[in-house]
Amino acid sequence: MADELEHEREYVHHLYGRLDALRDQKRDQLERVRSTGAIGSRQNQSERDAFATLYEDRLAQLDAVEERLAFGRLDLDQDHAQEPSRYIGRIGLTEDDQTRLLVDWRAPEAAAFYQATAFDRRGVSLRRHLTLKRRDVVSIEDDVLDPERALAEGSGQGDGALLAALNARRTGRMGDIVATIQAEQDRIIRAPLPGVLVVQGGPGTGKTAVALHRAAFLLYEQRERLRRAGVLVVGPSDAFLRYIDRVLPSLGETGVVMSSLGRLWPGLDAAPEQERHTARVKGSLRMAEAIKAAVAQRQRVPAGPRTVVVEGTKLVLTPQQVRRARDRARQTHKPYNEARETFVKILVRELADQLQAALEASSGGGNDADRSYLAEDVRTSGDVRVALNLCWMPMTPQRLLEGIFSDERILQAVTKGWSEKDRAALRREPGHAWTESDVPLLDEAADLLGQLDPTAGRAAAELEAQRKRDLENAEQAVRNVHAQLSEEGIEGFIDAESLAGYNEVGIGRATAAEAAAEDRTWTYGHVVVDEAQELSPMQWRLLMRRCPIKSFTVVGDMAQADAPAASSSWAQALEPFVEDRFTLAELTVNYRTPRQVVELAERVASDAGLRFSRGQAVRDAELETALMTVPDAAGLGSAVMDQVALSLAQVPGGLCAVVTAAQDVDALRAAAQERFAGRVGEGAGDAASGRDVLVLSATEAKGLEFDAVVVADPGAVVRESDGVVGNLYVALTRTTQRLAVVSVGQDAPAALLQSAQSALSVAD
Ligand SMILES: Nc1ncnc2c1ncn2[C@@H]1O[C@H](COP(=O)(O)OP(=O)(O)OP(=O)(O)O)[C@@H](O)[C@H]1O
Repeated sequence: MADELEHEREYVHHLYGRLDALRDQKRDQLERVRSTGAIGSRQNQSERDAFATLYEDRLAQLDAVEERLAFGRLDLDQDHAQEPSRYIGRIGLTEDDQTRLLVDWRAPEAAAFYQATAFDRRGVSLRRHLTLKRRDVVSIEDDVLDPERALAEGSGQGDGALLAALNARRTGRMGDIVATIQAEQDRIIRAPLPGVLVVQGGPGTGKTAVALHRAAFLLYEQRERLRRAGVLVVGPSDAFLRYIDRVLPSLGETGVVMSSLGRLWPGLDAAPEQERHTARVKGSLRMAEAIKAAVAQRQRVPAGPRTVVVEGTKLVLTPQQVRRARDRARQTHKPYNEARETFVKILVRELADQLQAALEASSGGGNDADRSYLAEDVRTSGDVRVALNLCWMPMTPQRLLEGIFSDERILQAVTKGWSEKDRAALRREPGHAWTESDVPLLDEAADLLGQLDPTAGRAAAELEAQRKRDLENAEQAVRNVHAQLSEEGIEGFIDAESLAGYNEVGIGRATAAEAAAEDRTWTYGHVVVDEAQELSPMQWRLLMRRCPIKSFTVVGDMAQADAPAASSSWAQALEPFVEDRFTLAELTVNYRTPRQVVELAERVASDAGLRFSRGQAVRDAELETALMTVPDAAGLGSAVMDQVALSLAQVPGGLCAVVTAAQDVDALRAAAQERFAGRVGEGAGDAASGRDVLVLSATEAKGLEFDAVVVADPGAVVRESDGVVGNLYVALTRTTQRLAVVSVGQDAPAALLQSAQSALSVAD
């Protein structure tokens, strides 16, 4: 075995040597391209930019794969391949003469590394896991799949690499799992692209990990199409996105747009909705109807004729004229503000006709005033503008919603048939900050209203025309570049679209991703939604607009849903958009939580009547779960902090989170600060800077994990969720090592936990 280790060391050393050489090469090439300066035709500049972009991309990718460059080796049966061993790593590497050194984990040739089993060997006789520390191989672990070889070498299956990854201390940032993807996960990661794929699985089954690796896989496999349109990853909160934001870059993918639900309206950072009932009402599909009604309500036909004065001449606007113009404008089927242009054009023309007739009559006929001057006089008349605005007001999404929320007349008109309680949930003062549940409403309104300013429309059209010219230019440049690159033997991809964007912006890099993040109307090639069980119907509508071809990877766990407007099943959530045309995949193994904790959480869930997906834990707990009760809330803080101290001692170097009801977060954080001072951190924590004590609500803890968790006052967690135990189930399943629960008094959740634990210990 020592010889084998030495052999792998040398091989991996050689791989890093090749990586360094490629980096040097790209740096030199980039330097040379940059030093040519901005000279030559637009075409020449495009070519130069294309090379620079490509070299930069490649260099960034080569830099991103420094850690654990290679992690696996496959030995194949002789009849399956000419190559005796195939090394698997983060990227593909070849020698100058094209000899393959390392296979990208996403390539079809790497699939067997994740899929091969003793029953279905796929031509693999041995799978070897390489563990690296910096650039050195420190250990190897073999799965010998060929029975003859197993007999000869006396070795079988090993889960060492997986268990080592699962037992490692958490850092506050999610890492990639590329070296240890399991077969059921791999099948989902590599599933074909079209349509909606839903991945349902209990806590810790790797849904987030799988979703992100799938995004990386799709970007590799469908590079051309997806680089152009972009991939959007949506998560519940900024803290969650920060937790996962290193995964894709570590897989060499940086061009993905990541957004929390509160940021899906460009430029807005919306606060969470505090009132559960308001969130429920705003998330329901009835809001789409109310917004539609509010838009229609902004078009009015006056009751009688209205006189307007243009340049001293009286003109008359009749209800019939307005109705006719409105009907013709509506027939364009354009959004409200854009159809308004047609409405205005028709009436300006008609009023200009009247003006011309009046001028002709007053001057005794034969007035030669230029027709276009008259139209301009009408268009710029304050009187006319007011009269037309009263009939069809130009409107922004913000003003439309403000109208609904704070103008009682509008509110009543658009919520006919609603209960007073639901209507009251919408009322608020003008100027109130936008909340997360307003975001899909703004988006819905924007969709119906369209572009506000007609000149903005024209400017956009001009910009689009220029963009098209740049694109043609860039396409030619890319063709030239690719021809030269293939001679140089360089792998990589630059698309004309992002190159054209590069020209347009001039500074920095305008990738499709950057452009997409700032543009509400951008349509993505694929959308990944995490913690998707929380989405309201209105949020689903927004996301569907972002990807009209409906190419989605949706991951979540219905049992963990707590958002007031969440759907109760995937079928219910997706039916309005794709009916039953979605594929459901399930993950069944819990990689995070020790068996004893999984059993306790599942017992609590089932005793409380929650429907959940069973997860099979891969590890046993090494530490006992502590359940305790304090008589009243006054004793909660110190009991919880004692448990935190115990956890930090029992799981040295680990992160410990207190998970509680939102209402108790501030008080418990203050208690933590008193006891642990500078160690108290934010979000998922940051082990590197010693911020290893966190205090979070169950909602904030969703999707995160910690080495130890202290659930404080489970009763309050359940009460805050209107008696549903979904959030308690989330809180109980955040730990990788140790769980403690401190209840206040003998409430129902405390009793539930105690009876679950005693039932389990009896069964033991
Ligand atoms: N194949 C694997 N190899 C190593 N670690 C894994 C593997 N699969 C999952 N994990 C780890 O298990 C933990 C849980 O994964 P993840 O957060 O993706 O689960 P989840 O299903 O999204 O959980 P939840 O529903 O609770 O949010 C993570 O630390 C992840 O890295």
